Amino acid sequence: VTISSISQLKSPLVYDYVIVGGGNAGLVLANRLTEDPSVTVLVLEAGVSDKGVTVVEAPFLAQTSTPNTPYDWNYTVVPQQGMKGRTFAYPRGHILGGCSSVNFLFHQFGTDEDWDRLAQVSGDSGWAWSNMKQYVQKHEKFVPPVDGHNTTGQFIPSLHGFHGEVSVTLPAINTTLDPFVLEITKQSPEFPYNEDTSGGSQSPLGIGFLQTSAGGGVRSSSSTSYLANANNRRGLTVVINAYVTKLVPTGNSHQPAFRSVQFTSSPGTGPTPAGSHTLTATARKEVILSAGSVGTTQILQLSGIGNASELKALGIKTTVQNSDVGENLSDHTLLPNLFTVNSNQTFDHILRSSSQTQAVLEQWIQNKTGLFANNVANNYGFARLPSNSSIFKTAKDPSPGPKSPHYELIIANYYFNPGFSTPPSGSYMTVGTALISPSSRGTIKLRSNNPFDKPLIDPKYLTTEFDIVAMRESVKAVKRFAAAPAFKDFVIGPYGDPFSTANTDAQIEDYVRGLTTTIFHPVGTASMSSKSAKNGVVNPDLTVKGIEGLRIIDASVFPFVPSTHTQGPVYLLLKGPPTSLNKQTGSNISN
Ligand SMILES: Cc1cc2nc3c(=O)[nH]c(=O)nc-3n(C[C@H](O)[C@H](O)[C@H](O)COP(=O)(O)OP(=O)(O)OC[C@H]3O[C@@H](n4cnc5c(N)ncnc54)[C@H](O)[C@@H]3O)c2cc1C
Repeated sequence: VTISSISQLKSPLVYDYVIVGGGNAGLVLANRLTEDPSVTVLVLEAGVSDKGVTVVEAPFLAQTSTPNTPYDWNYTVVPQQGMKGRTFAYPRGHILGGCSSVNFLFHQFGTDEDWDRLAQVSGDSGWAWSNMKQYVQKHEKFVPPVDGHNTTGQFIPSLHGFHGEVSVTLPAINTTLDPFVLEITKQSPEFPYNEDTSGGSQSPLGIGFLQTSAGGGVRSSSSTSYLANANNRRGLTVVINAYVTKLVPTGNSHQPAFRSVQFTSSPGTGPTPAGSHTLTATARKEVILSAGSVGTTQILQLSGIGNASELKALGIKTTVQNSDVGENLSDHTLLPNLFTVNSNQTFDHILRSSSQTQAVLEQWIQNKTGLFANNVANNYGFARLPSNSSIFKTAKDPSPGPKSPHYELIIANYYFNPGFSTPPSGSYMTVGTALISPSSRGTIKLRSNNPFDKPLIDPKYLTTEFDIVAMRESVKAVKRFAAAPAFKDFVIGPYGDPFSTANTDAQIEDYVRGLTTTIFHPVGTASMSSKSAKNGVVNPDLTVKGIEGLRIIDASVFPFVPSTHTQGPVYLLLKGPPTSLNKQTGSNISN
């Protein structure tokens, strides 16, 4: 059952498993573990309920669910040296379902090369695509688009699951843009049509139809699927508004263990101020950290698991020295390249009119169709730099292989610029570009020993030559895309300075550094490495190195950011090989 306050918990707070974070990964795990009715699980989630929240449920409105809302942790990045010293919002879901409740619903799995690299780095063949692909069938429930149109040629059914938990679907609304984009895929060898961009053995390179984690016009998150399907199990207790402040050591100096968790009411939610009344829950078997790349890193460090000298400087006693905690932060970047277009059919006209916006909202409320039942883009795709690019003379290719992309193009039928509202006039097309194979690496560090202080998030975006060159070349590709003959009567030209005047490499780099932000995919701060490796934070079975009773299952364990949007890989992570967890519970977590 899900309860809304820690005051409703009944002592003794002892469970087989305590899961920290009821987010994307945490709720899948809660479901899998409680398949065995004899297993008890407590999930502690700091965020709010996702029930009845329109901006969470209506796919198109995802863009208004963050930043700076109650559903967001409302982090910002520290000034970014590779981005002219700018700082900007760094959204993370503060809600049941975590980021799967507030994300933009793009749903893919990454390439087989991503998973095979993970198998190689971790020394565990269980992470190879040949093993992982079976979990697509168990996770995914591909459903028809809400308009019921014939989807032949818009995806490859054999690559998908139809009986899993999370609904996935195709766009249901025809935009003015779609025919032009499809025409370009026929005309231009640089932008070929790809029938299915979800990854695995099929390379995602090319342009295709976006697959979205929604069904029947409503978002499908780990909460509306995995949790909803397990919520009546007697062994499962999920508490929202429950803020974990640290893990409590339960071992000894020879063998550190962390089977207890200290928590309190989330700020502003309890009868007493957060932190003044703390509770401790204990796991008979394991504590599992699923608090996401930011939360998990912060909790490890608050618990004295991290870089000893940095922890000492903040007055935190080190229990387990590991300098890799909080390092290796890797993320994708987003640059919304905007064009003015010759059309009165872009979504801008709806979005800037309150009566039209009200009408599409009403349509969504009444029958879950129309603009708000759909995602922000219908078509998108991936591309690589040419193999003879001069950058490869000085930089190693950071992608996992030749089938995997360096950058992404996201094509939207309106002014899609997260954080900015529609201009008062004009019609727009956006061809956003995202860096998919970054080589820059950043850090997440504590600001202080106060668990309620936001951590210092420093992704160090665009601090390598490869990253700035790849972004620069992606902008040139977008300009070529928009100049394709198919767009002759449609695209007027690039919108706004400095995009419209950026022509030389130096000008384009300046534009990139001035306007790029995040596409919200942080990973790597608790990286997986082989059992015998000197570096890394978790073993291939996701147990924490040198510690008993503690495992990490969330995006933070990926040593490289997958070549796609990250929710799909996070979902598969749970289906993956925590085989020792499997043995301990008798549950079929890996099946
Ligand atoms: C705005 C946005 C858009 C995105 N768009 C896409 C997209 O379109 N497609 C895609 O594939 N991916 C997208 N992503 C990324 C993707 O959703 C995430 O990579 C993925 O969901 C992360 O899963 P996770 O389980 O690691 O963490 P999360 O889902 O973030 O779960 C962590 C949970 O732990 C909780 N928590 C944290 N700290 C504590 C604490 N101290 N105590 C208790 N609970 C705590 C959090 O509230 C949260 O619920 C997007 C993300 C964002 C923020």
